[in-house]
Amino acid sequence: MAPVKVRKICCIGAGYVGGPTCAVIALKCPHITVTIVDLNKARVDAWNSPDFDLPIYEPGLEDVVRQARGKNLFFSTDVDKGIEEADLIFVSVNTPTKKSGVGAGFAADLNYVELATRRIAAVANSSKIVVEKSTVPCRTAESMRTILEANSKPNCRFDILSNPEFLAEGTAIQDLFAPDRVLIGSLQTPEGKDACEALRSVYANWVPSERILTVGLWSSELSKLAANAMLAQRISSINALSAICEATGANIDEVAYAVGKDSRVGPKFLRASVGFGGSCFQKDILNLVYLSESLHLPEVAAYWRQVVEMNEYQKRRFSKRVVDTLFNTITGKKIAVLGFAFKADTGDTRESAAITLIKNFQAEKAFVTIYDPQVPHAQIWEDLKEASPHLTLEQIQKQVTITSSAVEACNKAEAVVIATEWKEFREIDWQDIHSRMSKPAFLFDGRLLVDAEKLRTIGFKVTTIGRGEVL
Ligand SMILES: NC(=O)C1=CN([C@@H]2O[C@H](COP(=O)(O)OP(=O)(O)OC[C@H]3O[C@@H](n4cnc5c(N)ncnc54)[C@H](O)[C@@H]3O)[C@@H](O)[C@H]2O)C=CC1
Ligand SMILES: O=C(O)[C@H]1O[C@H](OP(=O)(O)OP(=O)(O)OC[C@H]2O[C@@H](n3ccc(=O)[nH]c3=O)[C@H](O)[C@@H]2O)[C@H](O)[C@@H](O)[C@@H]1O
Repeated sequence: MAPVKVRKICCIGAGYVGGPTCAVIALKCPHITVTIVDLNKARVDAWNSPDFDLPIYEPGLEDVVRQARGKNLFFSTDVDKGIEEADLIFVSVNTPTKKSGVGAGFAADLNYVELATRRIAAVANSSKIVVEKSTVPCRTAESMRTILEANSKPNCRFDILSNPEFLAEGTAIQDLFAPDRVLIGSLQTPEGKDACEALRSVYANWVPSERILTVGLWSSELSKLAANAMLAQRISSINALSAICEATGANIDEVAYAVGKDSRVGPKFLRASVGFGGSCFQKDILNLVYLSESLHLPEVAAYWRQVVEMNEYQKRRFSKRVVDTLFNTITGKKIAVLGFAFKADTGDTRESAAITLIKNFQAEKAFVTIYDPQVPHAQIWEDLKEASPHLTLEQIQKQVTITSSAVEACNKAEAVVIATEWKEFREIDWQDIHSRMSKPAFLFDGRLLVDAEKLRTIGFKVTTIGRGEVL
């Protein structure tokens, strides 16, 4: 049997991955019709909004959607129709950490993947290639195949592929246009290899062939967890070193530069910070920890768990440094937090370090003002409410204010804390901010963003992650 020629793609899940990924496929493959379906009507409506008020903020995304939407790119809540018409289906639903039951706090919640898979089995009247796009534990494809085969109609065959996504938020479009690699995992059977070739030929429309890697199913699934775990491990390593720098007078920027110059290490992903956030690093490492424990590999589990523990330590350590520097108390003091997103160029706040910092400042009874250029105010309130379930929104709002500009947030503040590396914070008129703040005016740079020396000449007392006072 020759590989299927893909003409219609359905993507289940119109989120941060499904939306951008399949919008780019539509743009790069005008001969393929791409329908992205989701149960969340508000999200689908936003993707379809006449003025392109899309549900996620991602540089370059609007341009891609403008070019393809209505031509060969469609967004719909009609999941069944999308499944029925497609010859290849991406499953790009959320796989959060389980909140209860076996493996709570560690294992991936595969309920959404299972429900989507069951829907495919129930609706499909013809053979489909089903592609795991979501990040899943090793061997999830086997469970999907069991569900599909047990429920399929006669003459329907399902081939399962793993095609994990490596895009990073904020650079999603450039990552999708020019990926370091596209990874496709398949069973090494003739049918599995044919399915793999069908998907490979979709990417081959714009990705050079040497960047499309084809491997076994289980290797593909594990490679995704491994990639995120190793990236997060680099950040925890540099953050662990930042604590040593602060205690010794070494400078973490200089250390990272010197270490990264070794071509075996490389310069990327060595930026010390208040801690990594985002929806995936912590979730995927905990998933790896759970997998290791399930495989009776406790030492392996402990090794990866430490990456997450170091991240928690970094956030605690930074919060404490703020309190210590402000004469051991921030009770009743006004702290301006600049940035709420988990990184710059995204409106996503999932697992953002800012949430933990603000919670810690609230516990110390400080007054907190927050400014972020992209995150909607309602999202900030929702996150703060979730972080402190014992408090009502009214109680939180007695201590926390959200502002519409950095200047407003810093007005009469005792201290400014930079929690996200938004470019606009580097370009702020710091002289003006200084003149509006209580004195001495403290600034805590959790992102190595600003020119500390310059700010000191203005009069700020600057504390930077990974830099001690010792000269
Ligand atoms: N956010 C990121 O940057 C990256 C995420 N990933 C992985 O991709 C997967 C998706 O992540 P996100 O897009 O961030 O999640 P998301 O939460 O933004 O989007 C998932 C969407 O799936 C929809 N959905 C869930 N069950 C459904 C069903 N049965 N039928 C139709 N729609 C359904 C939800 O309504 C939601 O809109 C996760 O496994 C994640 O680990 C991988 C790489 C990057
Ligand atoms: O599976 C996923 O969800 C994705 O997770 C990360 O992407 P993302 O979380 O969007 O963003 P990153 O740029 O990796 O940043 C993650 C966190 O680490 C922090 N970070 C990053 C780099 C660094 O040097 N230092 C540092 O503190 C960022 O500020 C951010 O809070 C990976 O980079 C992607 O390859 C992967 O596809």
